Amino acid sequence: MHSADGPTPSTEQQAQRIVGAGTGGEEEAVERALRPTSLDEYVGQQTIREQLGIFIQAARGRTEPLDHTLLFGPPGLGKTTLAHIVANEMASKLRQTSGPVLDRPGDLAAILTNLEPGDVLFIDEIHRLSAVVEEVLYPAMEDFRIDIVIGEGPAARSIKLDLPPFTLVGATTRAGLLTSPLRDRFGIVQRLAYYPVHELAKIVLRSAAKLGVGADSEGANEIARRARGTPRVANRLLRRVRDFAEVRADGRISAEVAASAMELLDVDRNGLDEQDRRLLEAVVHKFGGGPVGLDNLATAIGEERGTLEDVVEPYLIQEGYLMRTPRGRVATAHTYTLMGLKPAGPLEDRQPDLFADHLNTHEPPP
Ligand SMILES: Nc1ncnc2c1ncn2[C@@H]1O[C@H](COP(=O)(O)OP(=O)(O)OP(=O)(O)O)[C@@H](O)[C@H]1O
Ligand SMILES: [Mg+2]
Repeated sequence: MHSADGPTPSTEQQAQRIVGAGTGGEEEAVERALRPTSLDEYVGQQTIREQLGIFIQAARGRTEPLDHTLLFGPPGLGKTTLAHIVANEMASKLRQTSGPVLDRPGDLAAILTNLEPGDVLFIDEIHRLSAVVEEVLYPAMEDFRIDIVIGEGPAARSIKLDLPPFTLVGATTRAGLLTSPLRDRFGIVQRLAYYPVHELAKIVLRSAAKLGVGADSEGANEIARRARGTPRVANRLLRRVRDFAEVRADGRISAEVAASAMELLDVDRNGLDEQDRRLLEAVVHKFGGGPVGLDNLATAIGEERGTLEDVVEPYLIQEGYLMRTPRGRVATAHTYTLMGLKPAGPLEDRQPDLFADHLNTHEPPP
């Protein structure tokens, strides 16, 4: 399960898109400043907030660490933010690392043996842990103990070390890529969903206040509608609209100012950008509406398949512009309407794409 199917899009790649959900380096500092630090401040994700709130309160009542928690969902929805909040609410220290950084079992062992009782260890991109590193994690999660092998060949010996009780918080955009032994060791599993517009508007207003820029609710709404259900995108659009408001208007973000700014940024009314439109146009015009396999589609528009699958498609699927079927990707009636075209014939009448990748639809059905 560790063989990644195609390269994962680099964060830079994602950040080049104004509505891309990834971050660029410099953006991270701004994000930290805008990050809510308590469950109360965290907007939306009602069920998650409620459940985590109860679990945290109960664990604190028993003076035990919180159960290991897995957070999954598309980029920019607030997984890292939640990990920090868990640590805050537990009054614990957060130690942060990520799957690709942990090269060797010893790297993880060093982090684990340095934990203090009650610490929260946050492993981002946990689906990218290598198999050998992952194995160190099993007994650590289950029994707060690690078995490590020291030395090589005949001189090698295995030692067992006890660890302080801690909470592992894992985050992943690809729950489907997690091995089941790993997934099963999480007592709490939370899936983050895209945010509805009214919640994004709340996030925009909150961020605007933090950035010290005036915005009215219609202005916030204009931004929220184009934010692809993603707080990170909402915050980024807000910062660009703020620039526009300062230079071209009186500095306040009204509906009008927001709409003109978006036009200039080439983000359309539905939050779709050039990359989204290219993908949909290819499905419709080059492949007769589909079904078309992901690899063919990637080649046709000159993108990595990993980028399409992780970054471009999820929102298009969520919004009903694209379907993943076992026979390939298919454009919906919604897409045809968007393009001002008449829908193609019924799906049953179309030829399957023989190169469609049946086994590559990782995401569990919503
Ligand atoms: N529920 C929320 N309320 C307010 N702001 C939020 C919320 N969720 C996310 N944000 C904002 O969105 C930004 C991105 O969130 P975060 O970094 O937690 O996403 P992520 O899920 O970890 O993304 P990635 O998968 O790329 O690591 C944060 O800076 C935060 O300010
Ligand atoms: Mg993150």
